[in-house]
Amino acid sequence: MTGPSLAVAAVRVALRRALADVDGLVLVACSGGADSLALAEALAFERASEASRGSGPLTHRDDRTGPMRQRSEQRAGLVTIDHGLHADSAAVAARVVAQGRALGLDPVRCERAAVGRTGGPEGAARSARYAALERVAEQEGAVAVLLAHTLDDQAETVLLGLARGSGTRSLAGMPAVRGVFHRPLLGVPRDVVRAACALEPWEDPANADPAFTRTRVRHDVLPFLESRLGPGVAAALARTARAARDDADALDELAAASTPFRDGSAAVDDLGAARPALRRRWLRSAALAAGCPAGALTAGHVDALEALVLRWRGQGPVHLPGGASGARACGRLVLTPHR
Ligand SMILES: Nc1ncnc2c1ncn2[C@@H]1O[C@H](COP(=O)(O)OP(=O)(O)OP(=O)(O)O)[C@@H](O)[C@H]1O
Repeated sequence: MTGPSLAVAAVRVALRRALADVDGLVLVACSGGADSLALAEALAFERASEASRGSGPLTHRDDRTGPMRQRSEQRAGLVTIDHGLHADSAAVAARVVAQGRALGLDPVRCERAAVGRTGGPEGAARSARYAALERVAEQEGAVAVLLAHTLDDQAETVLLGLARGSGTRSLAGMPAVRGVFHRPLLGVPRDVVRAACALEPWEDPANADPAFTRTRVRHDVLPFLESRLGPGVAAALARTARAARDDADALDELAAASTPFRDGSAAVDDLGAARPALRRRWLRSAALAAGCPAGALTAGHVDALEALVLRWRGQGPVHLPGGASGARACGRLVLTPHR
């Protein structure tokens, strides 16, 4: 068990490392839960202590490289998204706003997200949340938005990817940085992050609702694995994610450089002779290029396209999400966008 002060130190160190090369306004995305509140507290502390070390263009000692670096403008703010899905969601958001202000963060923004229907309730809320966070970052001129995913969240994501069975990319978990989003706590266990939270967190009832697959992984599957395989399973899964990400990145690059698709079609012979790891990536990319929404394109769709190449028996076209289709004609596989 980690004591509060060790936990606070662990969160601050992880954040400092992640922000070492980030200059400008950083926003923490805060739901009011213990993880993102702990991150908000650490961000407020780090920025305040940087400010007290210098003024104007702040000077900052980079612990990794030693020499003093000049940093232009170090501001820290908070954004909370009100999904409007529960009766108390506005009150929860208002409380987070008050907590952000009390921490001295500025700006503090509450943004409404319009949750659609695509991708199920969890997926729709997530897409709306990320879009709203990007919007606020752009409006505020923020260079980074911090998400408080922990090592355990990463482990859960890997297990969910494993259960979905859709290849290396789905085992790669969440990236530490993608676009404006940064996840500085991916290497810190959830119990450590929670122990670092001094403010009163909001407990999202959804986090305990067994209707959600992630909740069952969190409360049943991971504890069971740890009880049978020993502690350290979550850390091992997070390591697996890093290794899988490196492999998936390398294969994606190779596939992009060698695709036989030109203007939406490729010779069946070229596709059939290729290694499956490349062929399936080519097929997926070609489907995306034909306008399939990435979130809706499954391994099953890629299987069906692959069958047109490897198990040809005169079958009809494969209908893809977004109205695109794939068909075999004159020795070529042709991907046609929605008309
Ligand atoms: N309503 C929201 N407003 C702003 N940021 C959010 C919101 N919901 C989630 N986030 C961000 O996305 C991260 C992951 O969210 P998720 O719901 O998966 O995590 P969680 O385990 O419930 O985290 P937390 O304890 O911080 O709520 C959060 O840590 C937070 O940074």
